[in-house]
Amino acid sequence: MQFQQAIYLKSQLLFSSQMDSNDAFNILLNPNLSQNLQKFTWPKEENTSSNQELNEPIIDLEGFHGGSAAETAGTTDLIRAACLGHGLFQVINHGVDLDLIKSVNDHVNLFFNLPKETQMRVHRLPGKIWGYSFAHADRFSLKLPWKEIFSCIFREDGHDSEETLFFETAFGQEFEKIRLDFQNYGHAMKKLSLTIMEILGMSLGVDKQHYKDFFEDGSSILRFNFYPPCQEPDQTLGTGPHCDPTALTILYQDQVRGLEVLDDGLWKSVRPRPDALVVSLGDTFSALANGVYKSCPHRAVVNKSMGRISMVYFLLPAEEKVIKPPKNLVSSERLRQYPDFKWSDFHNFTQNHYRVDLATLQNFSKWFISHQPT
Ligand SMILES: C=C1C[C@]23C[C@H]1CC[C@H]2[C@]1(C)CCC[C@@](C)(C(=O)O)[C@H]1[C@@H]3C(=O)O
Ligand SMILES: O=C(O)CCC(=O)C(=O)O
Ligand SMILES: [Fe+2]
Repeated sequence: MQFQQAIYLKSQLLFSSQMDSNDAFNILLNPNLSQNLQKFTWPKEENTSSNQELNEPIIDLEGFHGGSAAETAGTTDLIRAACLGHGLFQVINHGVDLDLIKSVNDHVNLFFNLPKETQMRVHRLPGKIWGYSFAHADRFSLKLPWKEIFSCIFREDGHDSEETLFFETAFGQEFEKIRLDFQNYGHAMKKLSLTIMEILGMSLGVDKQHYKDFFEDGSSILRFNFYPPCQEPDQTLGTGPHCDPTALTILYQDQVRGLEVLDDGLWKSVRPRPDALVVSLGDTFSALANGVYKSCPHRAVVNKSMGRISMVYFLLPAEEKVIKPPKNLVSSERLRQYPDFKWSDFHNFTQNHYRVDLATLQNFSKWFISHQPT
């Protein structure tokens, strides 16, 4: 079956099945569209688009690896300019095998078209990062995102038993090839993220190794988003406005537009490029850069006719690492902007006390400082 056709059939299913329980996953299956949409409705000021395209730099990493000092300086200057602004750029010749990306994208298409019972074998459990979930309907009651999500986490800091077990038992023999491709993709992304950490360090005038070393034992989240077509795309959002709480995000979007960035007060679309990966800064990196670079404010819109897939890699620090900027980014002119904290403090805040939005790091900092023992 053609992918678009499968998506179309699935979206029909979302609106036609009977709802017979309060199961969070049935919310999207509710045939009563107006009642259904109330839960998915976002305020106008949060979902208006500008119809403009973002003018982000496209960075050729071949120049960085093999290039001269002048070429390297050109790359870091372009990245610095983007990171002082909206915090997003695209990379080409990034070293991640394009066939592997395609293969993972195919698996993801297949996964989101599996029968519900199969998907539910890997259902995300409360409080966990990994697994399959639907519109976050088990966590929030309003402003639900119009999406299905499947996430996996890879740890390299020794806290791995539960996740590894999930990954191995959930996929079993049946999906062995998928498991291996996801794993290889996660490794390739981690490698790329460490290269980007080197460039970010250089662009901030910090030792080239500084951030790379910091994240060497860091963990990775692979998150696959599927946005079904929506009958009322202007009322809802696929992913609401937010800055990623994590450090660095590397996103592959299929050829359907949807990712938008807040730039000069306008939501601008990021043009999909088949050969490129989209890189954006998250709150944890902003804290590590003492706020010199801000995290990228973004969201995803949906549309009436096309399903959309995005494959998102998030880099995060190892659980016990203290997040603080290097000395040369702190001075009497630029005092510390955020307290020392650990990823687990920040992550728990987003999951237990708060909903990720455009001011999460500021709100977390205030909350964290006021909850420290005196
Ligand atoms: C640690 C995480 C929390 C979220 C998933 C990862 C990294 C980004 C976060 C998220 C994607 C930002 C947008 C809102 C969110 C609720 C979502 O739409 O999925 C966020 C994730 C989450 O809290 O589960
Ligand atoms: O789907 C997209 O383009 C954006 C997804 C996103 O922002 C996220 O998963 O954090
Ligand atoms: Fe995001």
